[in-house]
Amino acid sequence: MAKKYDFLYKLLLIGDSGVGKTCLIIRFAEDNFNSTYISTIGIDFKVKTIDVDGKKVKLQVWDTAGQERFKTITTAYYRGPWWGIILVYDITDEKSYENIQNWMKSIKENASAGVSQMLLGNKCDIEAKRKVPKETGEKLANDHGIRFFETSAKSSINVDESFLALASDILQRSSKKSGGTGREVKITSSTEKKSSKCVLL
Ligand SMILES: Nc1nc2c(ncn2[C@@H]2O[C@H](COP(=O)(O)OP(=O)(O)OP(=O)(O)O)[C@@H](O)[C@H]2O)c(=O)[nH]1
Repeated sequence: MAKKYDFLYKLLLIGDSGVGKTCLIIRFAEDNFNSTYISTIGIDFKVKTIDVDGKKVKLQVWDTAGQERFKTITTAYYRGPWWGIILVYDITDEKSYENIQNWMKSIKENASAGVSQMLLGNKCDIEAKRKVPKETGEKLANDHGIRFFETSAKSSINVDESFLALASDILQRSSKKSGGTGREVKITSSTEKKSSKCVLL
């Protein structure tokens, strides 16, 4: 039987409780949104296979609990075989932005050095309640040399774009590592969707 993908990249989402990590993953993997808030317990993942410049890239996107009481569990996961870590804050919640510094520190202390990172300012559909200017998020990302997007899981703004941009960075990085050209990649379509859940208590 033919292999269904060329590359498998594991991505991890982290950020404060309630910033929209689960919703971003559901929007990306299932193109769906539910406004009912059920806080994540432990960690779970969804997968989606996307086409990146003719290569089938399977993204396994892991969701972590933002609540402080699950910190020991989620921190333990940083040491996993991640290709990318996505930091998320809520543009209407200043505290969630300030905490990004702590999440970054935690990555530095626990994750492997070469992991690609990306910063997302979520809930950009609620402009009236904005507390964190776009430029502030942009500057933080620039200072750390990582990508930045403002997203909305609810209105489907920049969700696919951000995941695809990260996948494209990782593909370029891995092709450079293996002696490839590191060429510009074009993202065209998405295919496979699947989800799984693994709860740790
Ligand atoms: N307006 C708006 N609401 C959103 C958006 N994304 C998520 N929400 C809402 O924010 C709340 C929290 O979303 P979750 O995705 O569960 O947040 P989380 O970061 O996974 O939270 P934890 O599991 O506790 O870490 C829910 O009520 C969502 O409906 C968005 O883009 N816009």
